[in-house]
Amino acid sequence: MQIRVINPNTTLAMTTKIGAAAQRIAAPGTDVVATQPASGPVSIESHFDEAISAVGVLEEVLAGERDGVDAYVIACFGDPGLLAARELTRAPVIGIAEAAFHMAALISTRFSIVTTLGRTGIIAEHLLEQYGFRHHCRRVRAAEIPVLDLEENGEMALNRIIDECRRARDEDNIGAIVLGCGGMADLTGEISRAVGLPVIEGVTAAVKLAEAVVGLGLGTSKQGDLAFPRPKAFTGQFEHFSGL
Ligand SMILES: O=C(O)C[C@H]1NC(=O)NC1=O
Repeated sequence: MQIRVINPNTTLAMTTKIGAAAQRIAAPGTDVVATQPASGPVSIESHFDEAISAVGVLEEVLAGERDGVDAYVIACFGDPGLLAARELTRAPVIGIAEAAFHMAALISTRFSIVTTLGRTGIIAEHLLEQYGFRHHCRRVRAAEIPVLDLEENGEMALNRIIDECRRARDEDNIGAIVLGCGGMADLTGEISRAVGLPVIEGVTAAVKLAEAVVGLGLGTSKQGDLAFPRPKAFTGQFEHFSGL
C-alpha cells in the first residue's frame, strides 16, 4: 500500500525527516511518499498559518487521488484541512493529533501534550474537545520553541522539550506524553529514555492507524457530511477546483 504523508508546511528538511520516520515505522509492503505543498508557510504557528496551509493539504490530496494513493496522513499537529480532505477521497485521511490522542488513550488514562509555542496550545485544546479526548488530557504544555528550531537548533530544542516533558511527568500525574509537532517525529526514543514515560508522536501513530484502517478494508465514509463536495464553479486562483 502507498501512504502519502503530507507535511503541510513548506520546509523540505522537515518533510524529509517526517517521511523517514514514517517509512521506518511502516510495515513491509507499505510505501511512504512524503510531500509538502508547493506554496504556503515554512512553519505553522498560528490560526492564520493553519488556514493558509489547509489549501496546500487539499492540493496534495487531489494529487494523491490522481496517483491512486491508499491513505493520507496530515503531518501537522493542528490537523489542518482534515475534514475537507476527507471529503475529497474514499481513502482514510489521518491527522497526527487525532492519531496521537487515540494511541495515548490506548496505553494511559491521562496524558499531557508538549508542543512548540504556547500560542498554538489552544489549537490542541480545540482538537481535544472536537475529538472527544478533553478529559484524557491533563495539560497542554509548550517548550516555547519556534517550530523551525527543530531543524535549525536541534540540540537546544530537544533539551527544552525534554525539560518540559520532565515537568509534565513530575507535576501532571500522567501515564504518557504526546509530542505536539510533526517536526518531533524523530525524537520519541530519545525523549522517552530521558523522561522514563511512554512518548507518542502523531506521524508514526498515524501511519500505523492508516495501515489498520486499510487492512480492515475501511475508508472514509461517503455518506453524509464527508461525501464528495457538490460540483460547482470556482473562480480566480481556485478555478481548477471547478466541478470536482
Ligand atoms: O502546531 C505546532 O506547533 C506544530 C505544527 N506546526 C508545524 O509547522 N508543524 C506542526 O506539526
